[in-house]
Amino acid sequence: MSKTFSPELIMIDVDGTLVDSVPDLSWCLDETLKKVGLPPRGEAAARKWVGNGVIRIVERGIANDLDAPHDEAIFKDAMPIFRELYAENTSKRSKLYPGVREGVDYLKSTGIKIGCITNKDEQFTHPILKDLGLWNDFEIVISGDTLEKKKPDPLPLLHGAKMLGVKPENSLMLGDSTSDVKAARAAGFEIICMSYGYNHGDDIRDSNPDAVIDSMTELRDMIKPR
Ligand SMILES: O=C(O)COP(=O)(O)O
Ligand SMILES: [Mg+2]
Repeated sequence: MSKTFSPELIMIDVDGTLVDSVPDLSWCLDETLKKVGLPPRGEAAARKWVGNGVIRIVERGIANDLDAPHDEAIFKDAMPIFRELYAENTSKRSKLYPGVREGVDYLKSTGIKIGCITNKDEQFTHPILKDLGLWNDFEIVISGDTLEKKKPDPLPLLHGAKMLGVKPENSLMLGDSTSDVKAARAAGFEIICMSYGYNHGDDIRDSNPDAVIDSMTELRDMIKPR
């Protein structure tokens, strides 16, 4: 028997959890890099660079590395180009992962409150959720620039719980990356991760979430209303 959870609130991550957003992010990053005289890095590289917001993915693309320093002058030119391209391409190539619609519908049927939490900026989060048919499913949407801090800081999770009147210890996060695990632990939330997400190329099991699942359809057996 797998472990079961009975939270009153579930905060759900976007990139790598609900949405495979890399095809659009990677296309925009490569087009941006070409415009500033750098080579495209390809989708496999971009897949490792998602998860810390749009600024970091552009910086990483310029540096062609997850952590190495980037050229600041190139970044200043590149960032507005990326923003303009991504505004037009938030959901042209991005798709919900299999099982997401069923998983969200199941959670809604339990009466558990559900919110959305992402490090993606609001200007991109709102259209992606609308375009992929998830906009009306959440009681709250917290983006990377909604508050002064983003994941792995616990602030967005704590804010979500407070706004919805639920204690952090009765709350759970559904995510895909080590930032999600860190934010959840610091906030006092339980954390379940998707095995298929991004997590910078590392296995999310190494971050010791409370559970790892391959599809949101598994939530039916795992999440039980109180
Ligand atoms: O890196 C981003 O822009 C967003 O990533 P997240 O939805 O997984 O937080
Ligand atoms: Mg994610």
